[in-house]
Amino acid sequence: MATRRIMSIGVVMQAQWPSRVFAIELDKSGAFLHFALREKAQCTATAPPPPPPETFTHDQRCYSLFVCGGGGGDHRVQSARFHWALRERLRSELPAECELLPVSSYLPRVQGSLIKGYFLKDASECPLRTERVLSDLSRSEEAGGVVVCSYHHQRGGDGSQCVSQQVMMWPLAENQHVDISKQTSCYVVPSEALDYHPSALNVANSDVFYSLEEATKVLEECGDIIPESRAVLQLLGQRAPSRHSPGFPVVVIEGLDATGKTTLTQSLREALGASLLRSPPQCLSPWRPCFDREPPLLRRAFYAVGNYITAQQMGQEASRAPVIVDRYWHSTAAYAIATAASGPVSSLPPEGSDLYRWPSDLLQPSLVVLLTLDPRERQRRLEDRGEVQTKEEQELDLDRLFRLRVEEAYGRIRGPACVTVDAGPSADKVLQRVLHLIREHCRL
Ligand SMILES: Nc1ncnc2c1ncn2[C@@H]1O[C@H](COP(=O)(O)OP(=O)(O)O)[C@@H](O)[C@H]1O
Ligand SMILES: Nc1ccn([C@@H]2O[C@H](COP(=O)(O)OP(=O)(O)O)[C@@H](O)[C@H]2O)c(=O)n1
Repeated sequence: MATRRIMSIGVVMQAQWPSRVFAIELDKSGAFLHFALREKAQCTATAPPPPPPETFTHDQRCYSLFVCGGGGGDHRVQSARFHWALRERLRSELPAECELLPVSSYLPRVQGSLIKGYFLKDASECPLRTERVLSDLSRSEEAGGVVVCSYHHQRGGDGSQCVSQQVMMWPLAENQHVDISKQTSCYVVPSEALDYHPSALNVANSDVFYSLEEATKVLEECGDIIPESRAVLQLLGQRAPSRHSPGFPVVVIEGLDATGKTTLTQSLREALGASLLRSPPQCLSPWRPCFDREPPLLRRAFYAVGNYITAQQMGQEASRAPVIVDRYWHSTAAYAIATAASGPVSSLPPEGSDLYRWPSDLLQPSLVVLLTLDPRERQRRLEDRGEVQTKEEQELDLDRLFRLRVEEAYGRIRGPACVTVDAGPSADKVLQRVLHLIREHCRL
């Protein structure tokens, strides 16, 4: 029964193939190849086969792999972990000449329709080795199995070229009668791109959670696989999340690593006689490394729940004194959205998107300050802390794009929005500027 339910996601994907768009992420700087499938049966004998998208034009053998349970549903935790682990498994088992690229399949403008997979270009001498790895994978029953398709070049008598997709392996559950024969071979045709990264279609409740209920659901679902998640839920306890407007102001300090959050929050605590909190809260520290190793679905749910625990602490502390908080929901949402996308800032969900909204059940602070810093100064501060590894130029560039996406996402979050402060001046000047903002925005 459970297997059938998982399978239905894969079957839905197949049934929708002609309407789905496939987006191969060619590199991390945001270059995509979009294609769609056209059923061969629908192409008349007179029409020439469609010209193939560029990436298929060379001699390499190409394959796509999709985990069957790759949508939402009851088994999303297993399929997210299987998909996550698959990358390492493929990297270690496939010949070194195989290039592995992320591929997404989605229905344009349909929220939650995205299914993630891998696209494989095999330039090795021995195709059989690759096919053996794929065949072993398709027998794996974890998360409902893996659908594997291969892509073939054809040259017509008139010199025209086309590419067709063929289903190599489609794991079917017992008692399922799905006729895949009609759709085993389709033409690959270029397709229009989305205006933003396709990950935006699945951000809600996979990368960003907009209520405590949605975040705890994920941790409840992984209780058997990751016992640590039970401990996290216990800490959350039975208390309802704090939503009341607290007596004293609650001020959140946000910013990229090494922008000076720790320095500023400690000075603010002293200057205001405030309580200092952080998200994730100290009590979650023992489990943070465990969730940092997990796929985004679980990792983000952990940080989301952390915010609600911090909110409970805020509610209590703010009845006694002002509260300063090192990171909160802005960090959770901005990093999650910026990591789900790749490439330039334009690949983020558009400004004004519902994805930037504040969860309605999460305590809102009185003020959120975003520390920004010139990238070279930030680099210098990281170096002073001994944290900069020697990075290749390309990695530095990707790092720059990521930083830009995080900062832009920070700025797009609404309810409350953040007030930007340049953290370049001396620590004391930054402190004075923020104290001034607090007096301006909050009752003290
Ligand atoms: N305004 C400032 N000017 C110069 N150096 C600073 C300033 N604020 C913080 N630093 C230094 O920069 C480094 C990073 O600061 P830190 O407060 O640890 O950042 P974060 O908590 O945001 O990672 C530390 O070595 C700190 O002493
Ligand atoms: N409230 C928070 C805080 C951190 N995070 C995550 O934690 C990471 C930042 O952690 P970090 O180790 O750089 O932060 P610090 O603890 O050094 O301030 C980001 O990747 C965020 O995804 C979060 O999601 N929500």
